[in-house]
Amino acid sequence: MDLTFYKYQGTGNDFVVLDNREQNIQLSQEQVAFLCDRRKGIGADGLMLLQEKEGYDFEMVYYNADGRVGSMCGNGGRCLVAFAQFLGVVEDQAYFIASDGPHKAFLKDGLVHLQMKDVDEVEDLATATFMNTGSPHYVKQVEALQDLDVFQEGRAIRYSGRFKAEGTNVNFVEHLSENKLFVRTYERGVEDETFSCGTGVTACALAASRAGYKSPVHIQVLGGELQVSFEQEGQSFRNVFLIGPALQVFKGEISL
Ligand SMILES: N[C@@H](CCC[C@H](N)C(=O)O)C(=O)O
Repeated sequence: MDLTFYKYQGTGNDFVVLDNREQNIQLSQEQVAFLCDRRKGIGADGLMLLQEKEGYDFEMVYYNADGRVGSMCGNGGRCLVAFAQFLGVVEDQAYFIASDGPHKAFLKDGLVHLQMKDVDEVEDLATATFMNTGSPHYVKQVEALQDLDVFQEGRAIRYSGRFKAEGTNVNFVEHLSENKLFVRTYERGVEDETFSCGTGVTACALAASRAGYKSPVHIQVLGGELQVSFEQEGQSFRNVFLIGPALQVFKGEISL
């Protein structure tokens, strides 16, 4: 089978994107892993299908680079909104369904603003915070983040007792001045550090708000800059938006 694909990236979190509005694409776990393989395939942190869904502009189906169905991907969601605009499925606003429920989004000044799910539960662990922003995120505050071995340290936490079975994404965050964070993330399903993780920086921004950070929080990641805006109601976070660029890199064909 010959497959037409698009490659997108959002602050360096990169994705193979497929138009499945005709429902003619069905991929096995091995095929997704092959397409995401950086040496033998196209290379990406994840793969997404854009599909039709009644009541929504489109449906987002997300796979991690290991070929397994992933939970919500914030950067992926932003890229899929840009892809939907490229296809003419939406103009500058979108309403779509993903694995964690419905999402609103809009495009403005070259940035995609993606509404994330409300967060009602933030768990304090001994030396970290844990929450689900569409995907599970462990957030640990550190210093000298540039020098940290994110792969080794992140992997150790991801495979530790409580998280071993289901896995978790692991974020290391350094609090910088002026409402700014520096975040590096070990991603479950990629099983490596990625250049950016949208649900991860969202978790870091919400965790930082408890230390006095105000909306919008600015976040530096290895692949660029993101913002997270939110409203806090007691222990809950509403109207959470992940804001940043989402770009088409190239289009191609590959045989499966
Ligand atoms: N890169 C993503 C997160 C993708 C989901 C994750 N790896 C998982 O299934 O745990 C993002 O931008 O949010």
